[in-house]
Amino acid sequence: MASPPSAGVDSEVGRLRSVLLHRPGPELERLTPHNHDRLLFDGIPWVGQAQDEHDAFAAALRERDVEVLYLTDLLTDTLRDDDARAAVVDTTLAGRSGRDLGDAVRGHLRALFLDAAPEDLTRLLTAGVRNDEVRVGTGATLVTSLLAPDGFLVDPLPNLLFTRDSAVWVRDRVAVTSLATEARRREAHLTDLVYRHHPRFAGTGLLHGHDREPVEGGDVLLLAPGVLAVGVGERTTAAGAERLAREAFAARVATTLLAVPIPRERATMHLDTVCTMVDVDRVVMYPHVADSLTAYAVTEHEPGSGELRVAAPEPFLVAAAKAMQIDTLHRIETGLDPVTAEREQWDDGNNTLALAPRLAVAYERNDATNACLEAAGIEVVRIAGSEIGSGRGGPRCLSCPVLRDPLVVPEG
Ligand SMILES: NC(=[NH2+])NCCC[C@H](N)C(=O)O
Repeated sequence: MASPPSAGVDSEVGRLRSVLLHRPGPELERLTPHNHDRLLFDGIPWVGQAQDEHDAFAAALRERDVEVLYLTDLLTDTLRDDDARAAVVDTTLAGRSGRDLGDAVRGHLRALFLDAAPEDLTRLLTAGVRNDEVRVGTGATLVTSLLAPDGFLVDPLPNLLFTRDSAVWVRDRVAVTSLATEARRREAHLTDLVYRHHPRFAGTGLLHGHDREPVEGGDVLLLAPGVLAVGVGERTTAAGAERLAREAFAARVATTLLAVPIPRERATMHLDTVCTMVDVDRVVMYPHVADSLTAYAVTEHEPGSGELRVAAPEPFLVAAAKAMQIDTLHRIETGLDPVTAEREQWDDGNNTLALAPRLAVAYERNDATNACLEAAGIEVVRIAGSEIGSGRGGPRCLSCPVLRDPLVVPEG
């Protein structure tokens, strides 16, 4: 008998079986008043408390029989393989940030990385490398001499916490994304490495890739099997969504992609900051955008032709219901006054993680939104997020589902 699949996701709400998280670690200790904006955090989190909050989140998932995988564990396992190690050292030291290093520092870091034990290399890649932590030494290179002692040769990756964004499963494929901001680009090098080299994922077909047009996982919603909604705004570009459509169609993992323009603002950096699914036919949505959100349905002229057809825009809920082949995609009426709605949207009230239809994890702080969810019959698992939320992300952002039960049980 074939063993059950260990990975694959075809909806937002199928029973969650396995999820990839990143427990916040030393990379968060690198945030300072000078660099937090550039590194996309709104403040300086209290790291111990952030870890406790994250552990409580993981425990809530495990209590409901969800397997929790940690990115750094998978990465460390992966780095035991020499080819994987060589690959990540190359990608880390190449590109724009690599060019800033110059030959001497690059050579020094290459040796440091290649000699490090797997656990240490994981730490170097995630927490970054400060000028005063290397022994090239002031005076030995122009690059290290002109950089402040606490300047970074390799930036830390505090946003690894938001595992949602650097990869997204679409059925049995995983799309390694291409993160739009310089501060996050390297995160996808690490997910790419894990999915290519970790034995658990051997043979998995990859989509997209970190060198493609920008797509971030927070923008991608699997509305129903074969139907993707992709936010296009501050992060994911139209070209990114178009590329993903072509790839998903060619791989036969989707038949429709709804491109959904969203305001290019920090508060709405991803589609999942304004809308997430909590049931097979229900979403929770930020009221300020609910009536104005539109979608352009992208399909193929003929299946397999590779020729795209882009429909005229329609209201998002209308286009979504059509593509999902249901009568109505319902919006849970939060009925919040505009100020409460705006405050709770900012604190990721609409950013829920469904564990199954009508069962979702949400930040406890968003009292009004959670009360509306419960009034609508959604069971809410409340978690604390005062510190982990300072990077502006909620339960959905903090998690990358790796395995969910299929929404529609295949016949036969
Ligand atoms: N899926 C999400 N909404 N992720 C939130 C990511 C937050 C992160 N600080 C960023 O600016 O990129």
